[in-house]
Amino acid sequence: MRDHHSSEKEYNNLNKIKTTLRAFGRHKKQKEEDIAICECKYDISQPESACGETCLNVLTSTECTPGFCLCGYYCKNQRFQKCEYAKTKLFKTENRGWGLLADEDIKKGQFVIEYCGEVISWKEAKRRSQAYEIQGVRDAFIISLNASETIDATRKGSLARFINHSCQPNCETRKWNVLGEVRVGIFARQDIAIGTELAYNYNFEWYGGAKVRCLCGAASCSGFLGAKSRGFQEDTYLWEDDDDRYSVEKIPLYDSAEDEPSKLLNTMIINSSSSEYNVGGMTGVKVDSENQFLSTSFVVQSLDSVPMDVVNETKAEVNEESKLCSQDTEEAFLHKNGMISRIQSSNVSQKYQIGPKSVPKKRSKKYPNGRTKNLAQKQVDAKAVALLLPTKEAQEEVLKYEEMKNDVTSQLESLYDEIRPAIEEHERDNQDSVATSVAEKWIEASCMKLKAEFDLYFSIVKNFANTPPRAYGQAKPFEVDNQTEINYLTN
Ligand SMILES: C[S@@+](CC[C@H](N)C(=O)[O-])C[C@H]1O[C@@H](n2cnc3c(N)ncnc32)[C@H](O)[C@@H]1O
Repeated sequence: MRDHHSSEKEYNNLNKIKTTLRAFGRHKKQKEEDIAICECKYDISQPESACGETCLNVLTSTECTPGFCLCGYYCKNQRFQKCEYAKTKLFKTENRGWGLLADEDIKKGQFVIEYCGEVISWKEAKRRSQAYEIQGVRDAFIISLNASETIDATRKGSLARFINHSCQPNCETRKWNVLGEVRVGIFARQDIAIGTELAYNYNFEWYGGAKVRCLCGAASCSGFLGAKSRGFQEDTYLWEDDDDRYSVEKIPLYDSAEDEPSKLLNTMIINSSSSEYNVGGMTGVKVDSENQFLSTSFVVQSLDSVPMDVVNETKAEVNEESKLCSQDTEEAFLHKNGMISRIQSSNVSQKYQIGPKSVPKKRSKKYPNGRTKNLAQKQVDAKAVALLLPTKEAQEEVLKYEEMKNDVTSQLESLYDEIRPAIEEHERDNQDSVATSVAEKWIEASCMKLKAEFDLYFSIVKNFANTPPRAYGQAKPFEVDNQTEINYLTN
């Protein structure tokens, strides 16, 4: 098991702070016109009148600004500013290092503690988490603040950084607007009795670096810490030692709440030795039990866990499908999952198979005859198709549209990388919605991609429709006898 002395030392060296620091750039000075003023008035005979549950600011998760709230001293809506934390105590867990427990009974909804640390950009978070890895700091304490910023509590933080993860937590993070800035607090999801360990779900929050096996023990345990977080998806390095939490077995990589690990385990996988279908040098393609060709996300699964008859059967099915699969599908797999090659290159993962994960259920449609129609898009290999066309012009036209389609597809992918923080922010916090400008950009790029696909398929269909059946495949590429050439390119 892991040695926790480093944590102890870290705690003693920890620069304990009582607020969130902006590491780069100053705290914003709130403009007077931006200050939200509630309508509460303190009535001495009714203590609840001072900014309680019905306070307009409380309802919008905004703290009152001192000097502007009519309740003055009695205002109860300045919990972050006044550090009104619940009593908590640091303790050593059996197998998860330090933890924090309730040192008094805590009520459902109660503010427990602020997650304090240095506010840094995502880019800086990535840089730091790599630096921490090099320095051997395993438990980076970086969580998401918003689309562009994170909070790093590794060197400077509050006790909140010692709260462990649970897939069935008694606390949760909530964002509050405090004097014009977003701050993160840990709040009780339920009544918590004194002596109970506090835990929240790291899923969308954590930018911890290494993949850590979860030991929360919940029935619904997702297997790894922060499995749905940005950090988990961007970084795939694995600690290699004898600590259970850092070993690599059946690491599910998924990016949506729909794709629960339990569903992934129902999928099948082909043998890595298949030479007929090799995605960009990666071995194996996963198909689901309905023989559908799959989307572009991946799971890593131990071959040991797959019965051999399933492996062989699936392999045959994939061979058929592979004929329809074009190189751009492979590229898409690689592009979206560059991380996979990093896992694969690590010697600990040599025995794992890598393939796209199952299509979410909503992509399949059941027909009255009980058959399932695969709504996942199949990729046409335009280059192979072009070779079947008898004229150079027809071939060139198809290839031109193919190129245009590839261009807009990669534009859409880069746009996705750009706006992903905003999308994740939306997923993470139901109160937010993705900005209209982000949605518009996305819709425009998606429409361009659909149009490019339509143009390509239209060009293929048109050229085939205009080709007499016996001419298919007769001509070699770009070797058409001009004398006998039929003009297939009618518009
Ligand atoms: C934010 S820290 C929490 C405090 C930590 N336990 C410590 O001793 O410093 C996150 C780290 O705690 C450990 N941890 C937290 N929750 C865990 C869980 N459910 N299962 C296994 N390890 C956990 C992991 O090592 C993780 O990197």
